[in-house]
Amino acid sequence: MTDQHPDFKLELDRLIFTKTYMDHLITSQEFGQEALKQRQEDVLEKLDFKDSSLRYQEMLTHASFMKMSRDQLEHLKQLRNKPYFARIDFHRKEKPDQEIFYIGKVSLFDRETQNPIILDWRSPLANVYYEGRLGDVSYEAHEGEVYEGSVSLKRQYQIEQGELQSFRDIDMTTKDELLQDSLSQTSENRLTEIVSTIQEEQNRVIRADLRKPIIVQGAAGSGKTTIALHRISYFLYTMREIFKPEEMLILAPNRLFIHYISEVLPELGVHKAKQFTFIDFVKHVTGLTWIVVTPQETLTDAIEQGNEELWMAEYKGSKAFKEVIDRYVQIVKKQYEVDQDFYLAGFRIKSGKAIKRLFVEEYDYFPYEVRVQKIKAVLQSEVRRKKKQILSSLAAKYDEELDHALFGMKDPEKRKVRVSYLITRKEERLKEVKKEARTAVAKYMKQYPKFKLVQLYRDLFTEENFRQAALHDANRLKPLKKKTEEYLRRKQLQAEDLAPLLYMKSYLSGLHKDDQMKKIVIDEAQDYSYFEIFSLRRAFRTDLFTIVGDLAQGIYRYRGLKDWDTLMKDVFPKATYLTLQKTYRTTIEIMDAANQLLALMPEQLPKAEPVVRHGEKPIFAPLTQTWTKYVGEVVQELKGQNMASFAVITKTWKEAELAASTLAEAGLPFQLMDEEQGMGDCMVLPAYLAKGLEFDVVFLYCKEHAYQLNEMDIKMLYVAMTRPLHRLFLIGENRETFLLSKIASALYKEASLDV
Ligand SMILES: Nc1ncnc2c1ncn2[C@@H]1O[C@H](COP(=O)(O)OP(=O)(O)OP(=O)(O)O)[C@@H](O)[C@H]1O
Repeated sequence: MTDQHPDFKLELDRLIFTKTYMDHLITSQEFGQEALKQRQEDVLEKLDFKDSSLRYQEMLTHASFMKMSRDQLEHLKQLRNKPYFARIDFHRKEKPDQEIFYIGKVSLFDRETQNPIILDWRSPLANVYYEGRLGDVSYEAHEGEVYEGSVSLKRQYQIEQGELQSFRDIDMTTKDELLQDSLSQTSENRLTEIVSTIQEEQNRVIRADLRKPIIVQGAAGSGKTTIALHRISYFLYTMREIFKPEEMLILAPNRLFIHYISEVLPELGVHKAKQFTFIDFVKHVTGLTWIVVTPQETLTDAIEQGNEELWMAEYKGSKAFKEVIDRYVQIVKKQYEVDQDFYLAGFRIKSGKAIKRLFVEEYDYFPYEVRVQKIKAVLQSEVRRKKKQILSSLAAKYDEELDHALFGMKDPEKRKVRVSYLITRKEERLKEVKKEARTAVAKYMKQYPKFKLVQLYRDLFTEENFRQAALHDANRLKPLKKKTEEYLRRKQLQAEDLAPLLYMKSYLSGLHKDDQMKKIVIDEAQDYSYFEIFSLRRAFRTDLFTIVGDLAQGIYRYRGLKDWDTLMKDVFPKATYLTLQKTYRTTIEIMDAANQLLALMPEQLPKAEPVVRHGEKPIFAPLTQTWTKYVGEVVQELKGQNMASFAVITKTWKEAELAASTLAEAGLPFQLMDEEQGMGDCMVLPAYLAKGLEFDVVFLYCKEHAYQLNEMDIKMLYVAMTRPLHRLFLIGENRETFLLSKIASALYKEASLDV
């Protein structure tokens, strides 16, 4: 028992002190230092640790606090109930004594001594806690300096509502009980922060070189989403001087997923990061309002009625199509290569050659329209500079002619006419030049084309352009050209048209500065096409990408990534590549069954290793008329075991609708998923929308659209089977509906729905 532990009193005092310190801080922020002083004595009177630690008392008495922002204050208030979750006893080599550090979600420093009362989990020293070793360790400080030392104790705390429940020491042999506890809890329909139980391989991903892109292949439930969000939090902490949260972009697979992650973001201090789906993001930056046919819709069509157009979507996401667009943007670029000399009042201000060189070479880094603006600015400044010269040389020319007339012409009549003509002409001419100076640049700039993005894309599909851009593929791609033209005529786009649009925009105008993100996280990256990722990289012109995904869950294989190598070779040659093999979401029993599907996939991915948590085997139940009754009873029973979230997952949207209406008729509170509404407790949804989500209990339901032995279906089934935290039920016509002949019969049980 913790309360008999020799350190119990010490730990209790420490917690009380920390909370009191935080209360002081909160009071000083809310009511000012004066109010704090008045309360001080009163509080000190009542403190438990008064006798045991004079130091605590002193620290409180002398504490003076800096002003905090409203956000910081709110955060502090939330953290008061759980100020820290771990402690390390660390002896740094060059220091005389060992020091004790308490690790929490944010740091708290004693202003007088600069000693940390709580050490931020993202601080360099806290890395020592996550690296999983007692004894000699080293860590790298922000400045790159490496410190050596030794860790003699790692202690984890369970603190609820500000009360110390228990604590335990960890070493290499003991299991991480805090992790076990945390995993056996039921889901509240959302992701939580896991700072207290981050595992070593996950820590490596979070702290991998922040200046390099990172690609993570992680098994289902290995914490990819969670870890990617923690990496942003770590990034913002470490680079807080340079980057702002608003400059971070999280690209999520669907809007439901954005709802799902939204609650964990404030806890990690990254709620100001922008969150979009790829489609919404491209629509946002291009201002497009057209209807976009999503990959889900294309996939649904393919599943439900067979879709011969999949190859077109695939092509549009491919490297080959990127190259078509590359050629096309060169054709477009040609139209910007204006090479007319620029004149003012008959004087050549800048040669056409020089102007073209500005566009082609000097401003090569910028998008075309920006180059044009820059050329405009150059011409304007040249005009400003040269106008005076021109005016004075013109004036001089007329003055000279006047002199000639005045002093060289003998006939007074003729001289008078000539002089008067020259004076008027001089005035007129100077006026003309001044006027021309005001309009010359604008007139010259008219030679540059003005393109509307979608129109430009449309023009790609004109005979001539398409032939020039698609080269030898032009004939083969005729059906693609025809289909796309049909879509465009209807003011519709396929999701696969967005990458070329974003890519072209990056050449044409670039992104608006408010959309210029500095760090990008892509979740479920396996579903992105080559061209989508390439276009993002081109549009942001940064290498700071965190890309997480699982090829085993690549259900949009027709368009998505087939391996990570191509990405590393072509898009992110400097990327760090890491894998996450352990899975935390589900039980050993469920993962063992799901793992058998991995063997059927072409990628030859290693099996996911579930962390030790046992549960019931998956249950197969043959579908009968009474299946809803069965579901109702199971839900009832499992709710009694504190399970809170339930999902019926189908293969298709149609089947989800069918299941939802049958469940509703049976009076069960299951709701058909709605992307805008967010998550409910009991949901019905197709597998492709369940990606990334998790539920305590999952029923796979399959009536008409059985899973087939093809790659897409196997992956879809794998996604569906890896959603539950605790229990999995498979309800279908027969075992083959779920490809169970491919799963060892010892790994699942069979139930009868009629009992
Ligand atoms: N170190 C950890 N401590 C506690 N819980 C963890 C840890 N790592 C992951 N989890 C939990 O495991 C579950 C799966 O995490 P997450 O959804 O991030 O995985 P994922 O790899 O994105 O999964 P998928 O690819 O299947 O969608 C979540 O409930 C998460 O909170």
